[in-house]
Amino acid sequence: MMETTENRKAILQIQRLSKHFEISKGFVKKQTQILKAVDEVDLVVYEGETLGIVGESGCGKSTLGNMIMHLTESTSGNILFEGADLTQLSREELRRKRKDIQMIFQDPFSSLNPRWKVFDIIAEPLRTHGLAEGKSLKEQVHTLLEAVGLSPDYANRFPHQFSGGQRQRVGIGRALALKPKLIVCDEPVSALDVSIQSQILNLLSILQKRYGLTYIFIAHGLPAVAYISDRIAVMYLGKVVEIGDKEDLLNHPAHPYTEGLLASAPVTDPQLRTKRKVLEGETPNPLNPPSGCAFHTRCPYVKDRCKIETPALQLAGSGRSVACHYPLEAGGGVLLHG
Ligand SMILES: Nc1ncnc2c1ncn2[C@@H]1O[C@H](COP(=O)(O)OP(=O)(O)OP(=O)(O)O)[C@@H](O)[C@H]1O
Repeated sequence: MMETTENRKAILQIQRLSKHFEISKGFVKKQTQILKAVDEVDLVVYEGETLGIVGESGCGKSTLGNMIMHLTESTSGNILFEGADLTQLSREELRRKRKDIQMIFQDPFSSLNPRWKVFDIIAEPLRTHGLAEGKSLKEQVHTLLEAVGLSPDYANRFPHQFSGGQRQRVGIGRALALKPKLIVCDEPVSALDVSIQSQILNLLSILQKRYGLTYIFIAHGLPAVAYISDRIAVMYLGKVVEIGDKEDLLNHPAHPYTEGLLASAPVTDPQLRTKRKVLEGETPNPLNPPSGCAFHTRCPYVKDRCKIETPALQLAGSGRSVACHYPLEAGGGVLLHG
């Protein structure tokens, strides 16, 4: 694993990663347009941490997660997991590495056979990799059910017999089966009631400590991300616009988009929140993104330069990077530069 300047071990390094979808338009005269779902994203994930990824629907969060999982092929860029570039590995090498990276979905069973019992759902990864059978398989499934707070008796039930929270526990048990190092959690609590959400978030925290897991936690809402993350990356139209340590970023957003997300999310001091400028307008069409800074059409602090020049993600203090020509000062709402 790579040592970083901050002396934390990077488990995953995403370098200039892009996914461009070709969209066909028109019946008579076919035209192809390019949709930049993820556009030259750089990210580092450190061992043992939870990196939250937040942004409105369509900003590219799931596409990023799917590329890390190799469910979606990247257009360009690199994904280094423990130093090995996942985009360059052979099928067999990838299969072996893939064991170490698992995913938890919003609906854990959408891609599975509804006639499978919970036992088969959790056992399947172990069977596929030839890691257990017979008594040992049964024991491992029971241990996994207990780890996620479910009785081993539930192994013989079907997913439809469970509540949303219990189903997600089964999904987590399945993701843990291969003893992964990194889990990509894609909106794992978005479909659940708030009280159930906190139970699942607590479970994820307990499991992280017990098994030394690293999480990438993707959500469109800030509260869950704010609860579980150590660091947060904010995405807008396929790009990371701000990244930083959780407390620092939530209390002192530097990007006007982060400020806008925070203005409508009950995650920080209410007094601080009222001073923040709320998000106005809709996300632009990703097929025709605004020139310069893609956020400029909604930015309350927009200046001429923002309409022309695309800001790069640059270091803006300890552990903080921001892609804005005029980052906000601590507390939000005040421009650092005139
Ligand atoms: N297979 C695909 N073909 C074409 N466009 C796609 C495809 N998958 C995603 N997109 C587009 O890429 C952009 C990013 O989508 P993505 O699902 O990654 O966003 P997201 O932030 O996860 O949103 P949500 O929270 O709604 O899932 C969107 O504009 C989406 O319409």
